[in-house]
Amino acid sequence: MNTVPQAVPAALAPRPTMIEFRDVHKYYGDYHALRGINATIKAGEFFSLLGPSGCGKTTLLRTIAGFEDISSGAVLIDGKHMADVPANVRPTNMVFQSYAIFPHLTVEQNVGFGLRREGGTPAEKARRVDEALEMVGLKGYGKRAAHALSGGQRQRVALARALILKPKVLLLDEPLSALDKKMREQMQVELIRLQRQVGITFILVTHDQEEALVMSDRIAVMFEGQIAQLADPETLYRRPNSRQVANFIGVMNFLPAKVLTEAAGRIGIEVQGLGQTEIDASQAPGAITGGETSVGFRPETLTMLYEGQTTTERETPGTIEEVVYYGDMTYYDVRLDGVDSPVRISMRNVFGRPVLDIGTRTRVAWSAGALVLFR
Ligand SMILES: Nc1ncnc2c1ncn2[C@@H]1O[C@H](COP(=O)(O)OP(=O)(O)OP(=O)(O)O)[C@@H](O)[C@H]1O
Repeated sequence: MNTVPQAVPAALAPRPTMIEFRDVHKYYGDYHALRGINATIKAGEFFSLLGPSGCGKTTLLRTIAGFEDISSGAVLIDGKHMADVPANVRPTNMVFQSYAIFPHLTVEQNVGFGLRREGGTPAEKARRVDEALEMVGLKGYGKRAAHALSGGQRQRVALARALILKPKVLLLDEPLSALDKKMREQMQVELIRLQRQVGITFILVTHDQEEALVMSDRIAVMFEGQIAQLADPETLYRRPNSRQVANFIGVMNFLPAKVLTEAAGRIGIEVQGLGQTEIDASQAPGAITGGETSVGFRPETLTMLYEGQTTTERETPGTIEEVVYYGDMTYYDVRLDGVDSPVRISMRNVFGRPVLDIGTRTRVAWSAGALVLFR
């Protein structure tokens, strides 16, 4: 039987590898800054390096650009070893946190700066500058003095200047951290759109978990020179593989737990306050480390029940200890009966919701499917 071959949608087609880290180590004197990094970043991917200050994410980014030598291991770009390739001939370009643009030049002089050593007629170069400015939403700003721009506009100029050289990989070192919250959120959306439009690999360094979740196809979470988990945003949020990752990304409640049985992909557990329940093996994504076990669950997976309200989920009684109002949402810290510390519950503030005060007795609905087992 003949079958007509189906075209694979572009989004599902396997993407070639753009960057490969092979057991990368970096020492600054005695200090072991990168401790065996293994990862691949695919062509056209929006990839983020996320972690607390000092975890090594900037160092790792700089090894791609060639601004930092590695002590052992290998960095490959597009299949080529980079050991002997100097920074200025690598197919990468970097955008920094402080917009490194020349204030005494115009916008178009800034954007065209990188083209000064390239061939092409002045008209051709002017066309490329216009194209780059349009890409970042600065069409018509070419003649402005760079010093007369807002922070967000300056960062766009820096982006245009990097993109005009058509790098295979754009490296972004906390590019939005100097902007205020509103401008940062706007630029996040613009950067995603820009990345889709130009289709090149973007690698972003950030310590802001929300920024990484919003923007990335995949995220490498780093602690102390190592990648703790590398996954897409939803997996990182729903199935963090350690308490450390869970704590770094959003709010996670933890309760002490014991593993009772394990068979056929199901794990029977006993959780303090919640009692006995059963979870799927996929809800225990981390390695077995032994010792004390705990489960985690996000604040939005719990619901407080009103008087007389019934649920098909499991329910546990408790007392409200704290109420924190956030406008669209309220956090309630509830001490479940038989539990040592309160858990945080987030509830959407729907019109007409009665206010629940500190000290109120309540019932909390939860489901086993929302639990993550750390062990
Ligand atoms: N040139 C250097 N000499 C010595 N130590 C360095 C050097 N550069 C970085 N380090 C150290 O290496 C570690 C990792 O630094 P890195 O800048 O990569 O961290 P980071 O995760 O990017 O942090 P941040 O968000 O604060 O920039 C830090 O402890 C830092 O002090």
